[in-house]
Amino acid sequence: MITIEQLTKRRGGRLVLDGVGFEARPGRVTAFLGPNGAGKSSTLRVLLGLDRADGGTALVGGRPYRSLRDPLRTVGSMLDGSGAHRSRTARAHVAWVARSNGIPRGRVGEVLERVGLADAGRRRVGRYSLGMGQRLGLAAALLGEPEALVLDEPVNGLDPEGIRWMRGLLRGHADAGGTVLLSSHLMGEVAGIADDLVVIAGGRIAARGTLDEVTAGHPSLEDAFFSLTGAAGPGGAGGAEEAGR
Ligand SMILES: Nc1ncnc2c1ncn2[C@@H]1O[C@H](COP(=O)(O)OP(=O)(O)OP(=O)(O)O)[C@@H](O)[C@H]1O
Repeated sequence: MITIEQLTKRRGGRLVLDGVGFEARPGRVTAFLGPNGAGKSSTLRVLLGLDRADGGTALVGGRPYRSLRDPLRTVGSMLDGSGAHRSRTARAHVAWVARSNGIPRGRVGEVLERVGLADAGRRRVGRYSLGMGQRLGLAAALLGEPEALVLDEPVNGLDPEGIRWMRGLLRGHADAGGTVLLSSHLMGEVAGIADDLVVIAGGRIAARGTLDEVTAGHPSLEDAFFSLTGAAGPGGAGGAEEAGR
């Protein structure tokens, strides 16, 4: 369970998060959607203890990330791809993450297998495609068998087959009772997977609810996104005012 309440964050005197609040619940895939610069990464960085908020709370399993005793066993995350050094092999990278978090070495092979990198595990990460890097990031996120997964733009760089695979994996995690929170700036990417949507624009929550609730009254998911975020869609600029702020 992820609970975010009244989060505010300033950068360079500018409010980039303005009272952000939402929940991501167990058994559900929650998509955190918004155009570039809307505040998705800023929110996730605070949630994962990488940045401090100026106000509000962001909790995983009822606790701030920094007070978790065993973070990797509570929440697995992927921000900015795998974070692995180019000269390392995938297996060495995952083994290092496991070792530094007290996770048995046997898990390394299991997670590489799980993300389809069993054969490529001995290759250097510098030779990986973008999609392989995403899979590697996910392998590290899965290491501690966490309840929650928090993934920033996880389908970036994946081909259609990779996107399908990622959807299946995240669906499986939620169906097994886990919490999945993923960010995206592309509506189409999440259409087939999200149960719940949280839409952010200009640092404020523009809409949240089930997929049906958020898209009600809009001809399509894409129309809903453009209308709620005020982003310029194929038909021109939408209006953010109806977003129910
Ligand atoms: N290190 C930083 N210093 C100053 N401003 C920043 C910094 N990081 C982000 N911002 C600003 O904060 C705002 C929110 O950025 P954020 O990265 O959270 O958006 P996002 O929704 O994740 O977008 P994207 O899809 O492009 O990653 C933007 O206006 C961005 O320019």
